[in-house]
Amino acid sequence: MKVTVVGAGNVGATCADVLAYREIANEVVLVDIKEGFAEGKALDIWQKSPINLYDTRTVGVTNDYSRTADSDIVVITSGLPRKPGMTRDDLISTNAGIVQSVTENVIQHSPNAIIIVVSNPLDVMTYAAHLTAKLPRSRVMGMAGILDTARYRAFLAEALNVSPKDIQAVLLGGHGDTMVPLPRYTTVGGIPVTELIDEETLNAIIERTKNGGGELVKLMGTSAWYAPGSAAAQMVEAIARDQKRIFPVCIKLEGEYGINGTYLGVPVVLGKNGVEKVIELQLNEDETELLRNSEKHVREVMEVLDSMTASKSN
Ligand SMILES: NC(=O)C1=CN([C@@H]2O[C@H](COP(=O)(O)OP(=O)(O)OC[C@H]3O[C@@H](n4cnc5c(N)ncnc54)[C@H](O)[C@@H]3O)[C@@H](O)[C@H]2O)C=CC1
Ligand SMILES: O=C([O-])CC(=O)C(=O)O
Repeated sequence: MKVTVVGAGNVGATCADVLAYREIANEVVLVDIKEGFAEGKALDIWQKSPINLYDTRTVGVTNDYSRTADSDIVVITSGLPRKPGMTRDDLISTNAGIVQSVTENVIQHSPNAIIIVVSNPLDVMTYAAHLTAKLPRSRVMGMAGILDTARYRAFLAEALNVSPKDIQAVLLGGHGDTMVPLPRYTTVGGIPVTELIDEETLNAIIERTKNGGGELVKLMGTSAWYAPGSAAAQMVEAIARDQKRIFPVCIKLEGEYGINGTYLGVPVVLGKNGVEKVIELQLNEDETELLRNSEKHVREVMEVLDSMTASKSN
């Protein structure tokens, strides 16, 4: 199993580190545009192998995609993170070009790879990568739902004073303020969460989850990386080990949930073929309205990308 991680910054290096110390891949190639940066990060992770006891080889390169050839899975984290006061959508003008050129390079050397996009704005960057890669939708997906549900589960674990391991949850929609957490599908050790927590506290946790990325940007002046890098590595693991795990993943919807052509987070089965199944939940009226609202927002940003692409080709 060979995995390439493009972007050796905070998220990319964290993802590469998890892939190495958990021996999810035999080889991890880190790529960055900054001279020597990926080489340094890869060397540092390799030098940790005798301490953390793993065999995964980590290799870093500056923009040399020949070294990524025949990767099974590619994680794209290249691009700017936001700063306080910015929305994820503000990153579109810089990150779209980066994600498209990186995808072109990746596909040229690894035409059979499965691509996991992390760069923001996530849903629209997944669209950008999919347009460029021209692969079936099952092989181009975005990471956000695992991170968003992890935040939700961590906040719930704290409020209920229970282990985060025992909290199961699913979440739909775009990666942003319009995401749709689903209390009806949240359980704690098999018990519906609504039996354990009052409505006001649950609503406050949902609001905090929606602003989870922004909370960290405010605290650190840049966005999060430990949970995002680990979330991307968990998707790689599900595919690499053919685990058939169920995660919320961003994918192009083709009629599911009555939505056609929009890239949104939905629960899927992840295995060796990428997204092996999209799971359709029976939503109630309120949940359907929230999902429509999230779709509308992502659509608008997809249209911004379309007009950027059109003006470039004119
Ligand atoms: N989907 C999600 O849930 C999350 C997404 N993100 C996004 O992930 C991206 C990366 O975030 P960080 O790692 O914190 O940023 P960072 O600034 O630490 O790292 C980004 C790296 O990309 C590199 N890069 C830029 N252009 C490149 C190119 N053309 N080819 C190769 N490398 C290139 C930069 O040199 C830099 O090292 C951001 O867009 C951020 O918004 C971050 C957290 C969660
Ligand atoms: O908030 C950001 O810009 C990064 C991100 O997507 C997250 O941490 O959820």
